[in-house]
Amino acid sequence: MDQQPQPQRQHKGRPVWQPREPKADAGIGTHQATTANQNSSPKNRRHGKRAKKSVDNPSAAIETETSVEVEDVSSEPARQAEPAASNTVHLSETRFQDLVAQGVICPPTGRALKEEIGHEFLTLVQDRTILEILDGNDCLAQAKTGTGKTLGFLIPSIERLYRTCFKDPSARPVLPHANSVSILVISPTRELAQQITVEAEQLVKFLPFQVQCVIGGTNMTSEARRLNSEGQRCDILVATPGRLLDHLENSGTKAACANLKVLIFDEADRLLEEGFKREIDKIIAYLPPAKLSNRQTLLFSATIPPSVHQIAKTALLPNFKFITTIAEYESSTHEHVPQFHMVVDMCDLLHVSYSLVRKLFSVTPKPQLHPKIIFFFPTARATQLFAELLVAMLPTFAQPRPQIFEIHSRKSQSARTKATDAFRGIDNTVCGSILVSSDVSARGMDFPNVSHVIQVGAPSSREQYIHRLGRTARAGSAGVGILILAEFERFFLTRTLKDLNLTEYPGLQAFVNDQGNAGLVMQGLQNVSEETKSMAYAAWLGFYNSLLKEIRWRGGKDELVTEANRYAIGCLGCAVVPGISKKTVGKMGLKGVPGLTLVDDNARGGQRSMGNASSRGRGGESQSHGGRGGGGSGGRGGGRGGAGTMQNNGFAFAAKDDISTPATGGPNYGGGNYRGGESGSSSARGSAFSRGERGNGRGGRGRGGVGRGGAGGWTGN
Ligand SMILES: Nc1ncnc2c1ncn2[C@@H]1O[C@H](COP(=O)(O)OP(=O)(O)OP(=O)(O)O)[C@@H](O)[C@H]1O
Repeated sequence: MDQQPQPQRQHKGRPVWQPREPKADAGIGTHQATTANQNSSPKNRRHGKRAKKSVDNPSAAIETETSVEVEDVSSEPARQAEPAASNTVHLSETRFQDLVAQGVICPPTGRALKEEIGHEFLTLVQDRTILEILDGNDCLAQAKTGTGKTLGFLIPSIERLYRTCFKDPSARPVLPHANSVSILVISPTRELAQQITVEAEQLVKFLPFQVQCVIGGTNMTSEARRLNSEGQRCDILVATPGRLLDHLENSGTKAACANLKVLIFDEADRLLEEGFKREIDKIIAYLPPAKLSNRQTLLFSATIPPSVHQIAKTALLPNFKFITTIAEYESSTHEHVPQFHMVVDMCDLLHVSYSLVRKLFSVTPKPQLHPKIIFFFPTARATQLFAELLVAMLPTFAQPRPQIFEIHSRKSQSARTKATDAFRGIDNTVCGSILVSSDVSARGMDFPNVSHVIQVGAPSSREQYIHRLGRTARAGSAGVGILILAEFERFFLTRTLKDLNLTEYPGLQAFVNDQGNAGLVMQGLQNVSEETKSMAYAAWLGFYNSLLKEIRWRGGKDELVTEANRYAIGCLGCAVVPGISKKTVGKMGLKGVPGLTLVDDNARGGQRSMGNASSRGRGGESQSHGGRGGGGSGGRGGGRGGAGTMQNNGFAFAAKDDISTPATGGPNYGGGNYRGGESGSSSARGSAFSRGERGNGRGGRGRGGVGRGGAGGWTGN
């Protein structure tokens, strides 16, 4: 077993990044372009549909004069907060075409790399993994975000398949049966699965192999038909865990995987965490045993905490290779990415966030690249609220106004896919853009030219902070990270991220003191529905309830509720503290805590009592108003779909973390494992793995019990 990280190779031929000279005239909104990751690259041409023309809800705009110039709140010091220069430090000196010439990569893949993908040099991680995987070894591979791990596992896996099919170059290839899956890639999120699928399709463009993708939130029956169709091959299957399990159990995919050659876990640490583990264990049980079948297993991630090293020992064959391009003394973040923090009173969070964005957009971009920003929020409802607020405040932005996109688990899959494609396709030379997202976009998503990642509220873990930050500065490009915390979340900075050396954002106090913007935000909040606010309030309670230990409030749950109420009134501008259902309160363990406004459980999902009726009976499919509730099947137990009544036991508890999360059942606050609520299968078979949120309303029989996903409609990610 070779688990010793080998030292990072010195690359001689490539230009090496040098610290940036300070630029006197660049503003904080400037984003330095990189040739490695421009919209015009072959890859991005394929990925990118054109940008969405209009915002989600333009009619919600507040009445205020247009193009208000933002005050220069941060002035000179803020200039330090610009993106640093791009670099090529992640590249090796090996060219893809050298590997083709040496016979390491087959000519059709070489052609795809040249004509479809367009990269010249391998990245360091690719340089290491391709040969190791071709040798047939199981691998645990770690490299920083945005350094090309996807090709690092796809190229050698496809090459291995090629070699088995094209043993004799003069004879016809011997292909597996059309429905046989040779390479299985598991991804924790739907969007990432779709993205990997596109990259795999590009790679096999000149090979007789085909790629299929199965993810939650789409039609299970048509997927099953596609998987079993004689007319469509399935050499490479990319899947999210929940949907994959459904297919293994119900669509004949188990037989299709009988000759599986390579099993890949992308974002392996996430997939092997408690929240997914049961599902992953079941999936593995359906696959042929690695030892007997010669199946190779590959684990990839930018973050591999010690617990995953332990699990890797059981998941991989004993002689597995641990490959890392991160030296022991290095952090997992990119050194060329400035990271800042802003710690403010909770009531200032929204206006500081808004002021920051306006500041970033007020600077004339040089070169002509407008900001492309991703905002991360801890819960789906907080994400929704901020997106609605930004849309309402669009008239306060100068022309060309940014386009706003919103992605989280409470959106339908088609809306999510549309927003993902549109944000990916935004051309920074034309206008700016802001994606407001929950953790569904935290890992793996490759949006070109993201200039700033702004995280509001404590991320669920150090790893999650790193992955979110990794949405900027990809493939050597430039970027900036900003973490905005409420005072009580300071622990995240001082304890969890202690070694990462974030510095205070220049001119922070000016942002805090900007009463003009604070007033504008309060005005904007009047255009955000009470229902959205009340769901954000409940989600806030749920989220911080799960962080009680870390926050160490002296007043415990009493203080939690006091702060939640301050959030509702002082931050969200609610006139009164929103109501919350007794059942929800019970499940959060907050029964009897003073300060809560209890409402009847039958009042349509507690605090969602003002929700519209459209979500009823749809198995929790409603998109934004009324929550997805109405009795989504409720995680495990509860069947799926359901009749749309609140009697359903499947109360959507945790679900912070969009993701295709296994339904581990039971309320989950306080346990730290605060995820779930996504995928859900659309079949009505009532499997123990159905998650509630996206049941299709067919009312499959469930097993009772309390799960997550489904009815709650107020948390989720
Ligand atoms: N050899 C290469 N040369 C230049 N760019 C590359 C190369 N390989 C990959 N890229 C580009 O780098 C970007 C990031 O790649 P990828 O998404 O695979 O990164 P990752 O390491 O998997 O990131 P994450 O940890 O966030 O999942 C993509 O735009 C990809 O096209």
